[in-house]
Amino acid sequence: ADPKLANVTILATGGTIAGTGATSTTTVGYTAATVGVQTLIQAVPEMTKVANVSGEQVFQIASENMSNEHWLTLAKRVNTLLAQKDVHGIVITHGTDTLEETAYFLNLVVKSKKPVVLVGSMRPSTAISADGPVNLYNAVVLAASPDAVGRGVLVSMNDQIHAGRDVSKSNTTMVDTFRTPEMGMLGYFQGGKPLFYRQVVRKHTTETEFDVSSLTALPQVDVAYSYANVGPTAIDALVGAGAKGLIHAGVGNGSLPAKVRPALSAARAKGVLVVRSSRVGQGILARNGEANDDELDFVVADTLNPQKARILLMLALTKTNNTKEIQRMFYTY
Ligand SMILES: NC(=O)C[C@H](N)C(=O)O
Repeated sequence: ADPKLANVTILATGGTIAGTGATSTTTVGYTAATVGVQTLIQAVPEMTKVANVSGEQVFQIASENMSNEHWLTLAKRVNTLLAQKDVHGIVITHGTDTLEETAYFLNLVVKSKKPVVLVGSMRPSTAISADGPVNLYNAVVLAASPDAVGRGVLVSMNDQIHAGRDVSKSNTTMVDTFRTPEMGMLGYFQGGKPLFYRQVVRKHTTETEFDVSSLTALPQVDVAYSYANVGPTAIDALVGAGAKGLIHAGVGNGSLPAKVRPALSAARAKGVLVVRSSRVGQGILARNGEANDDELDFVVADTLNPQKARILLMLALTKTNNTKEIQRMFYTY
């Protein structure tokens, strides 16, 4: 190890960045999560000039199979490593499908100011112009950079740096799929250097009240999606299956269709926490806008999309069942 360089640990979890296809032109219909972390590292020897890189295979899964249990395992490993003086930053290789969720989860439960960077790819490692190697190189540069300290969990793809809280996958297959359309990305990579232009305001990492160190499970929270002609069936089924919280991915400004409102209200009467969010993808869900949240005793998701609202509600429910307290958390993180 070069004592002048930062020590960066790559935690590999699988995904397309570790995927292989039948031919170099196979960019759909490939197999995710087949290549191990040492192979990923060996494919980018340039990294050894910018950091002392070590690798650990935490999981080997496609990210559509990411679970609450995986998150708890990953978060604990990140916190253990970052508590070590000889670890300066962490890169997590991850499938892109749920990457934004893992990033937001870690953003809320990592207890360190040291950089944590999530990275994936859209093309498998065997593809012509695979995007994994450059994405991994940039992620290691970022995790080794003093500029990345204290910024919360970051997502680094396609020469861009995004905040874990706000970024979302926006395209099924394109390499520029990770976007933060309205809030804006935090910075770029240029000439192999990370350049920051803004910082996140919402609290994260060391500033949060969440602690997963003694948790072995998270409360069950599910998402119910609304659309024209929607009925109460999905909501009733989720409540029947034991959900402790429900995220309503409402239409527009989080409106409650006439057949959904009584089902959600009945869920709340049974003690299920209900969060109003929107399927739209951008914008604020304000209290008492399209529904009387005070009367219904609902929480609003603020700017979180449904899948991220699910994460915050799960963590909130590890602390309290009080809607006012949970609403405060949605305005804080
Ligand atoms: N591009 C990708 O990584 C997609 C893959 N299904 C995954 O999330 O693991």
